Formats: sequence, structure tokens, C-alpha cells
Amino acid sequence: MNTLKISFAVLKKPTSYFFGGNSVISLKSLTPPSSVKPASISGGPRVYSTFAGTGVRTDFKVNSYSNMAEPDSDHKQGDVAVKDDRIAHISSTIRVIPDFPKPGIMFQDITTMLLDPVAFKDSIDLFVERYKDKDISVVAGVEARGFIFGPPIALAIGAKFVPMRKPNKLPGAVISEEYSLEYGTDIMEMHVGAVEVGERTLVIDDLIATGGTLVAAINLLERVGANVVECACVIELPDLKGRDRLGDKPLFVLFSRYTISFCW
Ligand SMILES: O=P(O)(O)OC[C@H]1O[C@H](OP(=O)(O)OP(=O)(O)O)[C@H](O)[C@@H]1O
Ligand SMILES: Nc1ncnc2[nH]cnc12
Repeated sequence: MNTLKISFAVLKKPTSYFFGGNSVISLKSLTPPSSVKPASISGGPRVYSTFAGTGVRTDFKVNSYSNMAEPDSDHKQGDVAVKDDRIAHISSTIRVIPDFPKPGIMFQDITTMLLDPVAFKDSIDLFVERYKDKDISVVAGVEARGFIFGPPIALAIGAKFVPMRKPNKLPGAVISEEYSLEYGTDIMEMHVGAVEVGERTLVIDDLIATGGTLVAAINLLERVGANVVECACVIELPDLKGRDRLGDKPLFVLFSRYTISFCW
């Protein structure tokens, strides 16, 4: 296995859920491909905010981050292999805001993608191409950003859209799940009766980080007897290992982005 042992000092306090302070860690998933050199080598920080996950090389800058890691064998990326030129453009439109909403979080801001109609449409098309012939009757979207991607996908594949909402927003009878996030905890609710037993269901969100949100959505849907066939997101943050929390539930993402920053 191609493992790089690296001694690092924290530049931007990384997602503190992994580590904090100086330390020696094994960063096999951050090993840059030999053909790709860090953008700033001389003295300054080397930042690997990386773009992998689909086998698609995305050689462009997003904010100041321009380096990439290759997909590695730990990321089960065979099941997310989308090889499509549209993905590079989509990824380039999603900006990263460091330290939002809390120090250490590298916030992936999809609102900048929504300003680019080509990127936004391409993202929807990629999902529709994957799901149009899968006999899916329910697209469940997670508030808030799953409400952006879910409805156009549902309309295009002829499915109903079911909103998975924050607490106390739905007026009818609901079932609830509490869950943890990269930066807090929350509760998700769904209307009882929105999904019928056995319905083939797709769960949509913009991003998977720790996976807590998708796990809550799956739990809610399965509690009412839905058949959750897959979860789909635009972005995966693989260093947060959310995919692992989904167990055997398939996860499809357009691309992955590493969020750890470091220097040495
Ligand atoms: O994989 P996880 O660690 O669960 O995190 C992913 C979730 O976090 C974000 O939503 P957030 O809870 O910030 O809500 P918002 O869309 O209303 O801002 C994102 O849109 C996902 O729903
Ligand atoms: N880093 C991140 N960026 C955007 N949304 C998120 N939800 C959880 N972590 C996130």
C-alpha cells in the first residue's frame, strides 16, 4: 500500500474530529500522485484540498487549493465511478469557505454552483441519467440543500418528492430521528404517510460528511417500510468516513473532496 508517513503542524485547525495539534499520522489517502506537485512548495503551506472519488482528474483551482490525491483502495470508489467531463466543471464552481460555521470546518459552498446554470443542470442531469431507469418512485431530499437537488431529479424521473425536514416544520403527523453532524446535532422529521411500504426510494443531499444525516434519513424511511435503494450526493468528504456509516447501503457521489489542510 502506498502510505506516506508525514509529520505535520496544523495550519487551519483541521476537522478536529480526526486529530488536533502536532502529530504523526499515516496519510495514505492524501498522498499526491507523483505527477502532481504542490502549488506552493517554498516554505509556505502545502495544502491538499483534493478532488478524487470518481477517477476523474480535475486539474483546476478551487480557491487556493489545486492539488489532488488519487482515489485509494480504501474508498470503495468502484461503486461511485462516474467518469464524465462535466464533473470537473461542477467541482470547480463549488467554493470552499474555511472556518465556517465553526473553526476547523472547510465549508463546501454549493451556492456558487447554483450561480452557474451549466454546472447546476449538469449535476441534475448526472443524477437523472443514473436513476431514470431504476424504477424509483420516491426521491427523499434532506433539508435544506437536498431540497435544491431533489425536486428536479424527482420530476425528471417521474418520482414523488418527499421532504425530510428540520423539527417542527411539518404540519402533519411526523416521525423523528435525532442525529449528529460534523458541527452539532439535529433532528429530522418526515410526514407519516408520505411513503408507502416497499416504495423504491432514493435519498438526495448535497454532501456527505460524517454520514449522520443520511443515516437518519435512511432510518426514518425504513421505519415506514420504504426500500431505500441508494443515497446520492454531489460531494463526499471522504476523510470524515461517512460512507462507512452507511454500511452496505450504496452511495453515489459526483466527486470527493478532502478537507484536511496541513504543512510541514
Ligand atoms: O454527513 P453529515 O455529517 O451528516 O453532514 C451532511 C449534512 O450537513 C449539511 O447540512 P446541515 O445540517 O448543515 O443543514 P443545512 O443544509 O440546513 O445547512 C449538508 O447539507 C448535509 O445535509
Ligand atoms: N464541510 C462541510 N461543508 C458543507 N456542508 C457540510 N455539512 C457537514 N460538513 C460540511
